[in-house]
Amino acid sequence: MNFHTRKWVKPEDLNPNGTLFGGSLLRWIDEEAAIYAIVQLGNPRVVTKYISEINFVSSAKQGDIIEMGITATDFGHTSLTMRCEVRNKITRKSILTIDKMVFVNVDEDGNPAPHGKTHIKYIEEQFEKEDL
Ligand SMILES: CCCCCCCCCCCCCCCC(=O)SCCNC(=O)CCNC(=O)[C@H](O)C(C)(C)COP(=O)(O)OP(=O)(O)OC[C@H]1O[C@@H](n2cnc3c(N)ncnc32)[C@H](O)[C@@H]1OP(=O)(O)O
Repeated sequence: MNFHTRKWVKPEDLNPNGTLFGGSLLRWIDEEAAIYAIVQLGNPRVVTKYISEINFVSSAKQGDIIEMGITATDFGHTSLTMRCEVRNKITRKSILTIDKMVFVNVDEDGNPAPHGKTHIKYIEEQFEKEDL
């Protein structure tokens, strides 16, 4: 799993206990997963369909740097299933895991549309040779 996006836990992200608010973390993950799905499926129209059990493994506190990792685990006909982990950038301690996040590729009317993709596209494949 590649860990791309990093976030710095700021005062506005904290819950009354002084640790990272779960809702903020879930918003970041949903956005991260949506961007991953858009890039993998090559379509800006994707929607969150299903999120499995969320395990808040440990808390993060103000000043921590966290990083989010997403990887595709299954390419369906119209869907993409991903696994997610968030960890502390410095200590590598796990903060959250989600086994299954399903996004669906949709058309202009919001109906499921086949995406035709079967495997993970890595950065090098996303650019033409002359762009590199
Ligand atoms: C270069 C680009 C620049 C772009 C620049 C913009 C960047 C800026 C980022 C913005 C990114 C926005 C990302 C928004 C992310 C949200 O916030 S979306 C909002 C929340 N989600 C929604 O509102 C979706 C509401 N649900 C629906 O509209 C309908 O359920 C859906 C998604 C159209 C699916 O309809 P459906 O009748 O369930 O369809 P159905 O054919 O039965 O199933 C479709 C697929 O889902 C699977 N599925 C269905 N139910 C389940 C389930 N319970 N569990 C698992 N899988 C399931 C099916 O197996 C099927 O998969 P495939 O076998 O085809 O692979």
